[in-house]
Amino acid sequence: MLTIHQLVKRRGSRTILNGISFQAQPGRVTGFLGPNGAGKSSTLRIALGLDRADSGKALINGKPFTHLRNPLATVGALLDGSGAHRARTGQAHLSWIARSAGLPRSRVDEVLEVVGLSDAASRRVGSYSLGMGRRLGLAAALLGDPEILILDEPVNGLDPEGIRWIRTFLRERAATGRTVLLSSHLMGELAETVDDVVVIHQGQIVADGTLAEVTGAHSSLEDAFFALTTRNGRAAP
Ligand SMILES: Nc1ncnc2c1ncn2[C@@H]1O[C@H](COP(=O)(O)OP(=O)(O)OP(=O)(O)O)[C@@H](O)[C@H]1O
Repeated sequence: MLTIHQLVKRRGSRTILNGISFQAQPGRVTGFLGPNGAGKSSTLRIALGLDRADSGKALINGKPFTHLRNPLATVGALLDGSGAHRARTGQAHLSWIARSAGLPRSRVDEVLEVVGLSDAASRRVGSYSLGMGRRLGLAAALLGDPEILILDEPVNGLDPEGIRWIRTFLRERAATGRTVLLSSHLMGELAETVDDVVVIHQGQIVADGTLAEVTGAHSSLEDAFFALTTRNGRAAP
């Protein structure tokens, strides 16, 4: 379980996270939804120990990320890009991570297979398409077979087949009792994939509930999202 409690983050005089709280539960896919600049990546970076909050807590199974005994087996993350050096092959990139985390070499071939990159494993990352880069990033996140997956905009750069694949993959992950949190600004995709929805806008949580609860009386999650994040039909400043 991922718990965000009263998180506050300031940058200079701006408060970019204004006391936000929510949870991502085991066995469920939680969508973290918000327009550009709402604070999604900032929240995820704090949860993963890559940035510090000014106050509040981000807990993974009750502990801050930096206190986890076995981080790769507890939480896997996909942030911007694949994080791989362009001159390395996909396989070499994953082998390096596996080795430094003390994971068996066999996991590399397993995760390459899971994300559909086995045939491209010995190609240099620089020759990968955007979607292949996302798949490689996901493969790295899966190396430790983590209980919790945190994915920042995972469908960016994926073609329709890739989007369908990741949707099925994340649903299967949740069905085995794992926790999945994914951020997105693509409402249509999110509605097809998630059980729960958290909407962030200008550093504040403006909705939090099941997909049905957040959609409410609106005809779609997209309509609900625009109603929550705009005023008088115009984007809120
Ligand atoms: N390193 C930084 N220095 C200064 N301001 C930052 C920094 N990182 C983020 N911000 C600001 O914090 C706010 C939240 O940004 P964040 O990247 O968390 O939003 P987001 O919801 O992930 O947006 P997007 O969908 O565009 O990725 C934005 O106003 C952004 O400009």
